[in-house]
Amino acid sequence: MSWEAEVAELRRREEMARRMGGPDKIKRQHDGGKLTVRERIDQLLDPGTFHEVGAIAGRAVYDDAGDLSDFSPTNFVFGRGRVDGRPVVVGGDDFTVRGGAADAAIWQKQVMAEQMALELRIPMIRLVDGTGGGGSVKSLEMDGRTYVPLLPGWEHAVANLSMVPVVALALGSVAGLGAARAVSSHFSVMVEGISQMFIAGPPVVARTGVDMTKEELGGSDIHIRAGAVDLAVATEAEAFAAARRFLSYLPQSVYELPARVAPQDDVNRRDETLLSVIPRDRRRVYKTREILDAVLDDGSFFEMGRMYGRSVITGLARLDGWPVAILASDPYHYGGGWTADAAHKIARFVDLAETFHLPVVHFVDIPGFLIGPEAEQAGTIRHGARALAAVYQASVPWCSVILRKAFGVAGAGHSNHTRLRYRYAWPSGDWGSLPLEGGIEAAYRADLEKAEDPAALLQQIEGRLNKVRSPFRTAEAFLVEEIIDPRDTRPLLCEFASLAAPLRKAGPSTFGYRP
Ligand SMILES: CC(=O)SCCNC(=O)CCNC(=O)[C@H](O)C(C)(C)COP(=O)(O)OP(=O)(O)OC[C@H]1O[C@@H](n2cnc3c(N)ncnc32)[C@H](O)[C@@H]1OP(=O)(O)O
Repeated sequence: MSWEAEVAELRRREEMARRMGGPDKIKRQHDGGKLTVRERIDQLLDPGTFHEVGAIAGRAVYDDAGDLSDFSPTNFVFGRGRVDGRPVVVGGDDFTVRGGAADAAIWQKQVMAEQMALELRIPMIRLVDGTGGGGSVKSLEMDGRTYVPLLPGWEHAVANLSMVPVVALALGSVAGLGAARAVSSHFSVMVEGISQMFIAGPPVVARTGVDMTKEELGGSDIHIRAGAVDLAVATEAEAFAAARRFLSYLPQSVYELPARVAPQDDVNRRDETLLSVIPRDRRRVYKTREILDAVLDDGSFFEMGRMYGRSVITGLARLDGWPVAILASDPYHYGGGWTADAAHKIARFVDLAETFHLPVVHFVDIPGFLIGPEAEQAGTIRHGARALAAVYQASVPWCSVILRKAFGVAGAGHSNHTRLRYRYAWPSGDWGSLPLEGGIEAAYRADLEKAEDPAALLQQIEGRLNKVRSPFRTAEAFLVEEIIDPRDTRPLLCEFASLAAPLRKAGPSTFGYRP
């Protein structure tokens, strides 16, 4: 006697599970421009690598003879697979089964997916598409009771943030717990016009007197500007590509180091445009991303969070093949000043670099924190202090390139000066506690008030001080270590990346990622 009958029953049940919510619900999914959870997993992973766990878990109906007559699979599909040959855990909501609602979920599957990533020390990829934990509404009728909310397995989801890379792709309507799962990640993506995210959806919000569509309430444009998610893309395929690309810069877990790829670009490439990219007129702006393209390995810059805290640019890149974290000022927004949003973005990004042992290269043009009533009302200094803490606690190798301004307390966040200052300044460098513009009025206030012609005196003081603000004066006193020809930036940064590589230490960081 063999076990052939049981194996056949297993295959029958697996087949029933693969039907998901049935043809109508699958059609609704496709008509809405969305893939099913199983199609998503197939497209995300290397072909043929998905090993599903708990495939036949669900709600079964038995006939009087005790035989299975109907089966509705649980609406969470998970297992192991490979991305670019490296193992990952992937877990996705099945919207075709009661909209991914909790009443059709077996929560232990989500818990185990997170636990599997944590214990196997491999990245976690969440494909979120569901109504969240709000399924208690239907369970009232189905089970005759509701529950006191708890977040099963949340401890694993949070622990993963300081242990393995976590990517969340919000691929449909994502509410409540689903939204929390989407943003409790290192990198999150939404699909424009197809995915929406909210704490509670339109029917719930309508009870507060606000009548909005899903897109108006929680479209991707809202969340990339609010900093809740990092990227919006046009298609699900682009979301999968973004997840794969993000993971390519990172180690499998904090116990490994980010891997070098075969260098594709000349280390000694000197870009002539760098000599004139910073305008001599300090009030004029320039395009930081062009500088990044000129000095980083060709095509290697992967920006994250572009639409949020826009005075700061954050992203991953490579230098001579080594993965690095890039922090850079963008003078197009608040002159590169640190707003509350920018400070929050910096803190989260530096924590990411610290957690996964990515050396940081900081391209600095910081006039200071944003000043004025708007900044005070936003609690800028509170968020700014958190950003400074992240910079000063980071133990990863750090190199700063001062492109232009470094002023005030925020300017002091250009690097951690308690460690070896690995720092270069371009000849356009300009620094101090307060910029002369406005600073003179504050420091020479009494003199200006007494003067017969305050405007003339102001001009005179300004002329006097402008003569001594040259970066060479600072270099004379060794208060800035090296002023460089901007065209030498790439060779010097590639040298930094290779000197930094052996200094990276695998293992959990004391000051790792904080959600
Ligand atoms: C603890 C927490 O997580 S609180 C979470 C709070 N959750 C919410 O606010 C979500 C409320 N629901 C919604 O806003 C909407 O249903 C959306 C935006 C999620 C989806 O809207 P639509 O795309 O128009 O889909 P629709 O409204 O038809 O719902 C899809 C399915 O989800 C189910 N569903 C939606 N919300 C819930 C809920 N709270 N409880 C149980 N099932 C739900 C629907 O019954 C439907 O099931 P079906 O496929 O079997 O017909």
